[in-house]
Amino acid sequence: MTGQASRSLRVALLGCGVVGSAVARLLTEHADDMRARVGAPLEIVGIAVRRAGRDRSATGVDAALFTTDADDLVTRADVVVEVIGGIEPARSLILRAMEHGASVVTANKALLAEDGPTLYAAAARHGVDLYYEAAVAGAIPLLRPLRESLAGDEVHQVLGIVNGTTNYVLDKMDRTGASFADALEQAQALGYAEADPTADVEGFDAAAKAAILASLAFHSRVAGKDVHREGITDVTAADVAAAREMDSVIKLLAICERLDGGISVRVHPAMIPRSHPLAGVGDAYNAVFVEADAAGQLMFYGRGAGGDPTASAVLGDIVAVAQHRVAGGLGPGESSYADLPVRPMGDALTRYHISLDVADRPGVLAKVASAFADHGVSIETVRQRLVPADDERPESGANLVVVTHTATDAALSATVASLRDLDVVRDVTSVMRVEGS
Ligand SMILES: NC(=O)c1ccc[n+]([C@@H]2O[C@H](COP(=O)([O-])OP(=O)(O)OC[C@H]3O[C@@H](n4cnc5c(N)ncnc54)[C@H](O)[C@@H]3O)[C@@H](O)[C@H]2O)c1
Ligand SMILES: N[C@@H](CCO)C(=O)O
Ligand code: NA
Repeated sequence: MTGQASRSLRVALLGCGVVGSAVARLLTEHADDMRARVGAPLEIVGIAVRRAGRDRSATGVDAALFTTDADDLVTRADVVVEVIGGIEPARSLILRAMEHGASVVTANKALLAEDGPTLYAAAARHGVDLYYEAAVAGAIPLLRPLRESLAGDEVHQVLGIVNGTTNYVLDKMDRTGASFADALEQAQALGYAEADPTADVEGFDAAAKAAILASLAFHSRVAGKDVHREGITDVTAADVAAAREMDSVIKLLAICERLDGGISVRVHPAMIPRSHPLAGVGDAYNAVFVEADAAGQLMFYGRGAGGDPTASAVLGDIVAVAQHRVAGGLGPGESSYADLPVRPMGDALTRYHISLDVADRPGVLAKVASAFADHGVSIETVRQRLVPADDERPESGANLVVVTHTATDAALSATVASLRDLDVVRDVTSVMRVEGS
């Protein structure tokens, strides 16, 4: 492919939704700069859509370029940009594009987390590039730093907020007292949420991103199904109130870290102190910490969702793979040589914040404390507040808030199960992991 600077590079776009329409518009608006940066003009040869005949004039693209025949389109391009989403037909179209010699740029974390190795293998077989910066943390340059800039270092931990929708929802709930449903509706209207918001609120989107991050950071194969996943649908008003009392906020975190010769990869809500840099990440912003052996701590922050921010990352990838076409050569392929095993969630090291309604009787604290001791869990702080009797509860009681030291998740969750069984515990009102302190 070397020496083709004079001929234009054919770009095919699959999908013209939130991201696709922004890519089409920006490619058109910045055509001259793109040509200068790539060393050849980029020519949009077609945009595959599901339904023909819609008004897509805002993209500035010639209406004749829209087609419903994606199978044909992928055979006549040098660069195929997949922004349909989902597993099929995205996977088949990407594989067909590669078979026909096209490099692929995709924003599809669901597909990469489910079947990334198949895509990498096809890219290697056909001598084409596979780039996907937009798949994790939208506009934020994060995958290229992991894949290239940190390729000589040893990453210990990747920790961050990688789902804009849930961050928007949790932030709105914390700051304005909005209900979960209202905040989610606003996130959808702004184009942050996936078509089916289950993927966002149940943590599937963040888990897919965690799988991609862990694979790159630890040179191993981690699939979405390997990631321990808890979403935000069980985060209650009591949890939010408990976090407030601790001067903390609740965030949905993706955590990838080395653990006992393997790795821990997990997504779950956690309390973090308001003083922690991640606590100040509001709206649909994403932020990711990376800790590496020689580099130390790095932090990446920016827009993780939305049409234009995501399109920015897609365009950067288009320029990269197009430059390779012009100059010859390829970007990095899959690196999974370390083959580190993913440890079960029970082995993960974390801390719990537990809020309990207990009876106000002698010996209650001792029984509660022994439930922790029985599982080898050390208590960091205990706070007790009396709850006077009222119409609903004729007996007075106490609210106990216990924050533990670090222990395995298995020991901590077994402790919570034991607490629920204690006769002196009337209710376990909130259980939340504590990170970042
Ligand atoms: N929206 C974001 O903020 C964001 C951010 C990062 C990554 N992504 C990823 O980008 C991809 C696209 O997301 P989106 O938000 O633009 O979704 P979207 O639902 O707005 O757009 C997808 C488009 O693909 C079209 N489509 C579906 N099947 C098709 C087919 N067979 N042929 C042609 N077109 C077809 C749909 O009609 C729709 O217009 C997904 O993989 C998503 O995970 C989105
Ligand atoms: N739905 C995703 C889009 C970006 O991947 C989010 O809210 O972060
Ligand atoms: Na990114």
